[in-house]
Amino acid sequence: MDNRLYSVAQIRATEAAAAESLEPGALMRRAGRAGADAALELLGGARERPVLVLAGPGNNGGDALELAANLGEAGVDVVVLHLAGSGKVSTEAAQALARARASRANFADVAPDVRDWALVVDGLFGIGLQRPLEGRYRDLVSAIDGVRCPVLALDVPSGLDADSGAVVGPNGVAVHATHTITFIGDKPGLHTAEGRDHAGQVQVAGLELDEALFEPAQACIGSPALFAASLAPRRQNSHKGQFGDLAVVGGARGMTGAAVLAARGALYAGAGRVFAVTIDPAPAFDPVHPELMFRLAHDFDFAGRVLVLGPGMGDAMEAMRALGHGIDSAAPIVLDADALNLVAASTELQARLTRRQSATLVTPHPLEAARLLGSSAAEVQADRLGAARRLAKRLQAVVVLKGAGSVIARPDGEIVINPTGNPGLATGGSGDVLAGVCGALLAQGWPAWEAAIGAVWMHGAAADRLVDEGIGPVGMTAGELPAAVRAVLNGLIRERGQTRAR
Ligand SMILES: NC(=O)C1=CN([C@@H]2O[C@H](COP(=O)(O)OP(=O)(O)OC[C@H]3O[C@@H](n4cnc5c(N)ncnc54)[C@H](O)[C@@H]3O)[C@@H](O)[C@H]2O)[C@@H](O)CC1
Ligand SMILES: Nc1ncnc2c1ncn2[C@@H]1O[C@H](COP(=O)(O)OP(=O)(O)O)[C@@H](O)[C@H]1O
Ligand SMILES: [K+]
Repeated sequence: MDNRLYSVAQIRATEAAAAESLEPGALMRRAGRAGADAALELLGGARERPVLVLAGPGNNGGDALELAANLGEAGVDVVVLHLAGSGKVSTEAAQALARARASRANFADVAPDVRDWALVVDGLFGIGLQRPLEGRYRDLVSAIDGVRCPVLALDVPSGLDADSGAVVGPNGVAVHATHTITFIGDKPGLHTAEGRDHAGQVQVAGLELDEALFEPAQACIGSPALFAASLAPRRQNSHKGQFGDLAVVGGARGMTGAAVLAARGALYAGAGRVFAVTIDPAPAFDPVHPELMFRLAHDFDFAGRVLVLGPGMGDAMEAMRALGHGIDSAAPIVLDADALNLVAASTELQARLTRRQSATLVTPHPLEAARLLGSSAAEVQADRLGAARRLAKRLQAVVVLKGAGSVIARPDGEIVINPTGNPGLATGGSGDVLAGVCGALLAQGWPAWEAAIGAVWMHGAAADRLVDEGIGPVGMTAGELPAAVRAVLNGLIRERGQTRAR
C-alpha cells in the first residue's frame, strides 16, 4: 500500500512537472473521470434520485464539471451548481465548463433546496483555498451538513487546509464529507486534526503520473509495515531479563493511578519486569496486578532501567529530582505528562535532554506541546506537523503529538501520522497507558522510532477493537486498553510469523 503523504507545495510541483509533457486539461479530465468512477461506486445502481455537484470558481470546480459531464454521459441525473468567481479562470476549467454545459448535466442558477439527493459532490475548493469560506460558500457548507446522503469531496473537503488538517479560519467552516477522493497524492491534512472528521473515507487517485515526478515524501501514514522488523516471535529459550526492566516514575499523592495505568500498559505490552516507582507513598501492591513491583522514587536505583517518567508525577522537589536522574540516565526514556511540564519550565533540563546519548521519546498532548514550544494549544493544533517537527528538533527526541491522527516526528523532520484510534481514547488515563506501552517496546529493544510508531498504532488499534466489541467509544476506560493492546500485539507477531513461514 502506498502510504506516502505530500504537502500542497509538493503536489503543485508534481503537477507542474507533469503538465510539461501532457496536453492541457489532461489532468483535470483524469481527475473528473476518477471522481465520476468514485461517485458511480457510491451510487451503486441507484438512479431514482439526482446527484448534486457543487463546482467552485477554480480548478477544483473544473474537476467537478468534468465529473458532472461524465456522470451525465453515464445516464445519471445530475444537477450542477456552478459558482463562478470574479478572478481569472484557467483554460482547463473553462474547457471543463464548456464540456459540462454541452453534456446532459443540468445547471441550476441558485442553490437548490436541500432535497433528497442520492449524492452530493463537493468541488468548491481544493488545495487553492486562500481564506475562510464566507457568504454563499458558507451557506452551502451548512446546507451540505443537512443532507442525509453520502458526500464526496474532490481532492480536499472545501474549507479544510490540506497541509495541516485545520479548518481555514478564523471562524471557518468546512464540508463534512463521508468520502474524499484526493488527486495525485495523499495529503496530511486529511488524516490529522479536523481532517478525519471532514474527509471521511479517503481514496487516492494518482492520475497515472510517473513516479519520477514526485519529490521524496517526508510524511506517511503509520502501519505495521513500518515496525514489522521489531515484531519478531519470541525464542523458546527466552528469559525475562531479555525483555527489559521498565520503571514507571510518577504517582504523586492522589495520582497513583496514573503510574499504575502506565505500568499495566507496560506489563501487557511485554516488558520483562515492571516497577511502579512513586514520588509519594503508595499502596504496597496492585491487587489486580501483583506482578508490578512498587518502590519509592526516593530510594530507587534508576541505573539500567528503561524509564517512563511523568504519569501523575506532580511538580514537587522529589519529582524534579527523579526527573533529573531519569534524564541523565544512559537508558532509553519516555517523557510524558508532568515530566513534560517540568521540562517546559526549565531550560536547563531541556539542555540536558538534548545531550542524552540514548533514545528519548516524548509524548505530549497539544497543551503539553504548547508549553514546550512556548505557544498555545490552538497554535499547535493549527499546524500539528510543524509543531511536532519543531519539538523533535529542539529536544533531539522522537515526538508523539497526541490527539486524533497522532503525529510522530523525529529530529530530521520525518513524520508518521497514525490512522488508528477513536474518541473512546478521549478519557483520563489513556495517555498513561500509551506511555507505558512505549516504554515496554523500548525495554524489549525496539528502536525509538519504531517503538513510537508501533505503540501509537497498537494503542489506537486496541481502542478500535474495543469499539468493535461494543465497549466504547462512550464509556471506554483506560484500564480496558492494556489487555486489548496485548491482543493486538500478539496478533501482529503471529501474522508476521505466518508471513515469514510462507
Ligand atoms: N494542481 C494540481 O495538481 C491539480 C489540480 N486539480 C484540481 O485543482 C485544485 C486546485 O485548483 P486551484 O489552484 O484553482 O484552487 P481551488 O480550485 O482550490 O481554488 C482556487 C480558486 O478559489 C478562489 N478562492 C480561494 N479561496 C477562496 C475563498 N475562501 N472564498 C472564495 N474564493 C476563494 C481563488 O481565488 C481561486 O479562484 C486541486 O485541489 C484539484 O482539485 C486537478 O485538476 C488535477 C491537478
Ligand atoms: N479523539 C481521539 N481520537 C483518537 N485518539 C485520541 C482521541 N482523543 C485522545 N486520543 C488519544 O488518547 C490518548 C490521550 O492521552 P492524554 O491526552 O495524555 O490523556 P491522559 O493524560 O488523560 O492519559 C492519546 O494517545 C491520544 O492520541
Ligand atoms: K473540494
